[in-house]
Amino acid sequence: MRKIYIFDTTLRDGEQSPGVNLNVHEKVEIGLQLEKLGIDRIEAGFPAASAGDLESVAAVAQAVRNATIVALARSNEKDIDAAREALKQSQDACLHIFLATSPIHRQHKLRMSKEQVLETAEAAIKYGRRYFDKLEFSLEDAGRTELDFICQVTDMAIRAGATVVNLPDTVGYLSPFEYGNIFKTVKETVPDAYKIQLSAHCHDDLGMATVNALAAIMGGADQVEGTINGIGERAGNTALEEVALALETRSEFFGAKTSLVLNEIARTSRLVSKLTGMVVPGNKAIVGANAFAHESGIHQDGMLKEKTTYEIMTPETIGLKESKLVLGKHSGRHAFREKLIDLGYSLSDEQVNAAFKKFKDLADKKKDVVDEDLRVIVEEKLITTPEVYVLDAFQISYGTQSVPTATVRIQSEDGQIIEEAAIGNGSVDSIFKAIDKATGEEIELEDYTIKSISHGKDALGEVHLVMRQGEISVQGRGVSTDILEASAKAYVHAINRLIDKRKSVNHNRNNMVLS
Ligand SMILES: CC(=O)SCCNC(=O)CCNC(=O)[C@H](O)C(C)(C)COP(=O)(O)OP(=O)(O)OC[C@H]1O[C@@H](n2cnc3c(N)ncnc32)[C@H](O)[C@@H]1OP(=O)(O)O
Ligand SMILES: CC(C)C(=O)C(=O)O
Repeated sequence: MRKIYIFDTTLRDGEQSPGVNLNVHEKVEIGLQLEKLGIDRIEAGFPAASAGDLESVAAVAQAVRNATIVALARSNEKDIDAAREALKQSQDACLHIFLATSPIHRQHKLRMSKEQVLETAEAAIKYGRRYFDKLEFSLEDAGRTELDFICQVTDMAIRAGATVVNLPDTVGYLSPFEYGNIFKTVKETVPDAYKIQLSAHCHDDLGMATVNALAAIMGGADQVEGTINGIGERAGNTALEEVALALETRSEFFGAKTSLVLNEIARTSRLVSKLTGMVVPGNKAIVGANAFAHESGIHQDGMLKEKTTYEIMTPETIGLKESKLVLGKHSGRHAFREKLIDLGYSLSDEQVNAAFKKFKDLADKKKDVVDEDLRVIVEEKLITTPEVYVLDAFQISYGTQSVPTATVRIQSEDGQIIEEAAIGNGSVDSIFKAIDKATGEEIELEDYTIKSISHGKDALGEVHLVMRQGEISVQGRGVSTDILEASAKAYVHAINRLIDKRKSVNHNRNNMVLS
C-alpha cells in the first residue's frame, strides 16, 4: 500500500481564515496535537509576515520533535532568511518557497514574464538549498497555469534542488479530472519527477478540495496538503480528516494510506475549533456533530440491528465513543424503546405505545427531545389519574392596553365539549378562571411555580401548582414548551385529582355512615 505524506497547514493557510489569529501558545498547543495525530509535515507559519509569526514558528519548531517543521517564504532572500531564523532550532526543518506561475498572476500580480518567473524561482531555490536539505517549491495557481509551463517550472525546480514540488489549485477552480491529469502529465513528462515528491494543495471554492486531493493521489501525488476541519483562505483548504478517512475506508479503491493516528482526529478537530473560534458545522464530514448521529426511525432501526446498514466508518476510528441515536420527530418505536431502556425504564408494549404518542406530539413542537423530556413523558404517563376533563384547546387575547381574556375548550368524560371564556388579571389567571367556569369547580389556588426542565430556547417548562377546595388539597403538574399551555394542563390535572380525591373522601364517609 502506497504511503501518502500528510502536510498540515492549519497553522499557516488555516490561520489565513478571515478572523483567525493564533498566538504563540495556541500554535504550540495545536502543533503538539498535530504531532500526536502523526502528521508528517507541519507548516507552522510565514516568518516574514511578522515578528510574532517568526516567534511562533520558532516555538513550534522547538516544541515538536516528531514531525518536519515547515516555514513559508516568497521567492526572495529576505523571506528565506526569516524562515532560516525561525527554523534554526528545528530538528527536522523544511523551507517552503512559492512563486505564482499562472498567466493571470504573472501579468497582473507579479508583472513578470515566464522567463522572469523561472529565473526568480531558480535563484530562490538555489539560495534556499544553501541552508536547507529539504525544500518544497510551490507553483502558486498551478491550477490555472499552462500545462507545458507547469512541466517546465517543475523540471527547473528539480534541477535547482527542490525535494518536493507542490502544484496547488490555489483558487479551487479545477475539476477532479483536470487536477488529477496535471499530476499524471508531470509524472509522465518531467524526466526526474520520480526523484522528488509531488504534492497536492487544494482550495474549496467550488466544494471540490477533498475530491481534487484524492484525484491528485490517483494521478500520482505523494503528498496532500490541507488543514484540520478544512479551515483556510476563503472557503478553506482540503480537510485532512476527510482525505485520511477516505483512504482508510476505501483503501481497496485508492490503494494508498496515510500514517495518521486516526483516533486522534476528533480531539484535534475540537482543539482547532476551540482555539481558532471556527465552529465546525453539524453536517461536516467526519468531524461534524451529526457525522455519526442518526435521527430517522428507519435508519435508527437499521443501526440497532446492524451498524453497517448506515455507517461506513465507526466513530471509534476517529476517537469518538459511540454513534448517537438522536430522538426527534422522525424517530421510530425501536429507538424510542431502546432509549427508555437506557434511561432505566422497563415498560410494557402498551405503556411504550402511549409514551411514544406523547413523545411524537412533543417532537413536533421541539427540535431536540432530551433525556429530561423523556423522563417527564414516561413519569407523567405512569401516574394515572382518571381524566374527567381533558384540555382540548385554549386561546388568549392579551395586550398592554387590553384586559387578558381566555377562551378554553374542555372535553368531559362523557364526550361533551364545553367552551367558556373569562377575563383575568393576567393570561394565566384568565385561563384558570375560564377553566373554573367550564368545570364548575370553585377552587383556591395556594401555590404556583414554574421552572424550565430542559435546556435551550425550546426547553420544556414545568408548572406545578397546589389548590384547595374546603378540606381537600391537591397538586397539579403540566409540561409543555409553552408556559401558558403548561399552566392550563397543570390546572386541569389538579382538578381531575381533586375530583378523584373528593370521590374517595365521599366513598370513605359513606362507608363510615353505613357501618
Ligand atoms: C496563496 C497563498 O496563500 S500565499 C501566502 C499568503 N499569505 C500571506 O500573504 C500572509 C502574510 N503576508 C504578509 O504579512 C504580507 O503580505 C507580507 C509581509 C508577506 C508582504 O507585505 P508587503 O511587503 O507589504 O507586500 P504586499 O503584501 O502588499 O504585496 C505583496 C508583494 O509580494 C509580491 N509577491 C507575491 N508573491 C510573491 C512571491 N511568491 N515571491 C516574491 N514576491 C511575491 C507581490 O508581487 C507584491 O510585490 P510588490 O510590492 O512589488 O508589488
Ligand atoms: C503557498 C501556496 C502553497 C498556497 O497556499 C496556495 O497556492 O494556495
